[in-house]
Amino acid sequence: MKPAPRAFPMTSVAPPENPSWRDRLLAWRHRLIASPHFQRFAAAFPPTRGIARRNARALFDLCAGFVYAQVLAAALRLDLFRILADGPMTPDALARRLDLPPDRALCLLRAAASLGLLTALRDGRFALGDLGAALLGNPSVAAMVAHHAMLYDDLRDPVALLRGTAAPTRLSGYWAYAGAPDPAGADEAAVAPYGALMGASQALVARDILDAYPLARHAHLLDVGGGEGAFAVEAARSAPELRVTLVDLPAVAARAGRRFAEEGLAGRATARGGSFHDGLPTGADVVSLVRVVHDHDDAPALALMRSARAALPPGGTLLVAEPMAGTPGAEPVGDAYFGFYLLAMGSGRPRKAAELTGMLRQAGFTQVREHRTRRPLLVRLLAARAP
Ligand SMILES: CC(C)=CCC/C(C)=C/CC/C(C)=C/C=C/C(C)=C/C=C/C=C(C)/C=C/C=C(C)/C=C/C=C(C)/C=C/CC(C)(C)O
Ligand SMILES: C[S@@+](CC[C@H](N)C(=O)[O-])C[C@H]1O[C@@H](n2cnc3c(N)ncnc32)[C@H](O)[C@@H]1O
Repeated sequence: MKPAPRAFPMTSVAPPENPSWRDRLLAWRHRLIASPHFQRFAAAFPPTRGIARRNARALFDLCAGFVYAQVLAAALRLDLFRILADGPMTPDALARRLDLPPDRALCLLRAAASLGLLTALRDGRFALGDLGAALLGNPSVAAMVAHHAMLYDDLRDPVALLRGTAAPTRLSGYWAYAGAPDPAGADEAAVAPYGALMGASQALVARDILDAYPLARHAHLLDVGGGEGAFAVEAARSAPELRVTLVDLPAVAARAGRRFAEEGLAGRATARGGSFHDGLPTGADVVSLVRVVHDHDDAPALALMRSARAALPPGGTLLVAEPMAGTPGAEPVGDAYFGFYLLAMGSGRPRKAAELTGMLRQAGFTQVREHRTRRPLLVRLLAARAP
């Protein structure tokens, strides 16, 4: 009988001719961990039992991540957390509110409780868990979870994506500027969905940036790729004397201009439409690139930093704020999530703070300094001074 094909073909690679003692030690460790015999032994042996269980759980969570994400997606679609915001409920009452058969409702409730989204009370009722309660305060996370349907479609064949042989992705169409030859030509219908998503998710980052780097010390902010103005509005509110100019693609800038007028900021906030690849207006003493640099490959990202340098007066400041690769304690956020997200989008990559610092120096900035943000997994901040 023909053997079944391996789901993950193993390629054998000849070992290096003179491995170092470190490589040999590592190879021995890996052979040991890979051995089912050792795995069984380690799971029973008291000194290694804890490590073995933690590793098994970590590997299981990697296998099951999509399932956990779909439990969250179902709970959000059914509005479960808002329903429970008023207090604990019995499974039967919840089944009626969610319009689910009682056994299916219980399946969801138990799954959500196992993930910390809900708490199963001793009397059989279900209440919000700490994570479910935190979601209530971050409604934009729900929008991101719904948006992930598109990302997961694109990740269906991750190897094709890595090899560049995948069909055009949904995310590259969603982000109308990604790899577009004429991004400035994008119309309102093309930019509105991502503009709204970015605007909503600014709630997760704007205050953290402004708390880490208060803008009251500056006179005029130029927010480059500022989207529909959510960060600019928050910046203007935080510093009542600050003037703000926002640059984005014409269709996006038009939406930002309307937002400034609605917020009563038309007197000190202006939106300018155009491509930032064609240079930046002068006059500001601080330029911000919020969640913009990681969208772009190295050459255009460096060119953008050079344009910011050219637009600033001596002593002016460039702020680069985005999630970064290699963030201690949040490595998978930058390297796995944003790494694959941007791959699916078809442009850019997450960079380490040190890489961005190197690029900023190359672009002519000095004194690059990181300002600590509250939640570095969501956004980190570099401030670079123009000499
Ligand atoms: C009260 C008592 C007694 C004890 C309390 C115990 C305690 C201290 C509990 C802590 C509770 C607490 C304050 C929790 C707070 C939780 C928070 C703030 C959670 C925030 C979660 C944020 C998430 C999950 C954010 C997700 C963001 C995503 C997925 C962003 C995606 C961004 C994308 C895709 C951006 C795309 C832009 C592009 C294209 C890359 O440029
Ligand atoms: C990921 S969004 C970030 C928006 C906003 N800074 C925020 O953090 O919510 C990237 C922004 O860059 C803008 N953008 C992309 N390419 C551009 C270009 N060539 N010229 C001007 N803006 C551009 C997009 O329209 C979008 O608003």
